[in-house]
Amino acid sequence: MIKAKIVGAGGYGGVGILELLMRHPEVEPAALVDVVDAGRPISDLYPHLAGYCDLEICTPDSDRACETYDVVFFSTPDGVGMQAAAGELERGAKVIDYSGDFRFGSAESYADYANFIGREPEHASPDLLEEAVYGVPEFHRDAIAGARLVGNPGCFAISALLGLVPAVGAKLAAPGTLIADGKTGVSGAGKKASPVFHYPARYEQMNAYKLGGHQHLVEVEHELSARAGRRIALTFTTQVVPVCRGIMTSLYGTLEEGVDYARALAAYRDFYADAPFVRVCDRSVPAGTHHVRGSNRALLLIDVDERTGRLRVISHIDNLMKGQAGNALQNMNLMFGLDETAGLTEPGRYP
Ligand SMILES: NC(=O)C1=CN([C@@H]2O[C@H](COP(=O)(O)OP(=O)(O)OC[C@H]3O[C@@H](n4cnc5c(N)ncnc54)[C@H](OP(=O)(O)O)[C@@H]3O)[C@@H](O)[C@H]2O)C=CC1
Ligand SMILES: CC(=O)N[C@@H](CCC(=O)OP(=O)(O)O)C(=O)O
Repeated sequence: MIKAKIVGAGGYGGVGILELLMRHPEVEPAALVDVVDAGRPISDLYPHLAGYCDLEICTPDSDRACETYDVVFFSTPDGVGMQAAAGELERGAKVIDYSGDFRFGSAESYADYANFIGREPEHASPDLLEEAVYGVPEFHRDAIAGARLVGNPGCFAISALLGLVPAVGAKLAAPGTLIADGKTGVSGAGKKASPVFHYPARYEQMNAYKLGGHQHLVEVEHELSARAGRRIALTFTTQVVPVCRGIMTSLYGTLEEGVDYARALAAYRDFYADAPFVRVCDRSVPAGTHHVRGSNRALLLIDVDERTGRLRVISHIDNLMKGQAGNALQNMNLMFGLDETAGLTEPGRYP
C-alpha cells in the first residue's frame, strides 16, 4: 500500500483528499497533519467521517509526522510547501503541493508571480523549481508520471486553461482577443470565515473581486505563453456566487479565419480524445456545475457565436475536485504508475 501524509488535513483540500484516499484501492491515509486542531480526531472536525476515519491529527513536528511516507500532500497556503518539500523529498517521498509554491518552473517566473500578488519574490527552495512539474495532467501527463514534485494548479486556472489551450493550440481563436469570465462557489476561499466570507455577506450575493489581478491570471498566461512560444495576455474576471462547490468559466476569443462551429467542436474532441476526465459537449447539452459536483470531471461546452464571429467555451468543474483534491489524486496516480482514474471513477452527486 502507498502510505500518504496529508498536511493541512483539517482544511477543505485536506479533507477532500482524505475522502478520496479512503476509497482508493492502493493508498492508505496514514498521517494527518495540521496546526490548530492537532490532538483531535479528524472526525471531530468532520463528523461525516466518524466511524470511517477517526485518525488523530498531529502537529508538523510530531514523531508521527516525521516518519517516512510514500506521498505527501501539502494542502496548505502559499509558503508552507516551499519550506517543507525538500525534507520530504530527502526522506524519499513524492510531493504534491496545492499552493502557488511550485506552479512555476523557474525562480524568475516564480518571482513574476510573487511580485504580481505582492509576496516576497525569493523562493525558499529555488533549486526545486526546475524539477517541479505543473500538475495539469491533460497537458503534462508524461512529465508528471516522471516527477517527484508536482505543483497542483489553481482552481480558476485549470478551469480556464482546459478551455483555452485547445483554442490557441488548434488556432481557433486569436490569442490577443481572449477573455475569461469565472464564477466560483464560496468553498474556494477555504474553511476560514471572514467578514466577506460568512453567511450574511454571501447569501444572495454575487460580486467580482481581485480585478486588480487575480493570482491565477499569472498561471494561465504563463502556461498559454509557454505553449505558444510568445507572450499571451488575457482579460480575466473572477467572481464569487452563492453556491458551495463549483466553478463556471465562460471563455471568449475572436475566431480565426475559416473556423466554424463544426471545426471548433471537432478540434476540442480531438484534443481531449485521451483525457479521461474532460468531457467535450456540443452546445445543445444542458450542462451546469451540478453535473460535475463531487466528480473529477471537467465539462466543456463548445459554441461559436456566428453573429459576432466569436468562439465561446463554457468550462465547468468542481473547485474542490478537478480544481483541487481530485486533480491532486489524478497526479498521484500518474506519479505512482497507477491507472490515472483510480479512486476517481464516481460520477458525483445530482442534484
Ligand atoms: N478551496 C479551493 O477551491 C482551492 C484551494 N486551493 C489551494 O489549496 C490550498 C488549501 O486550500 P483550502 O483547503 O481551501 O484551505 P483551508 O483554509 O480550508 O485549509 C488550509 C489548512 O492548512 C493548514 N495549515 C496552515 N498552515 C499550516 C502549516 N504551516 N502546517 C500545517 N498545516 C497548515 C490550516 O490549518 P489551521 O486551521 O490550523 O490554520 C488549514 O487546515 C491552498 O494553497 C489553496 O490556495 C487550490 C485550488 C482550489
Ligand atoms: C472564493 C475565493 O476566494 N477563491 C480563491 C480560490 C483560489 C485559490 O485557492 O488560490 P490558490 O490556490 O492560488 O491559493 C481565490 O479566488 O483566491
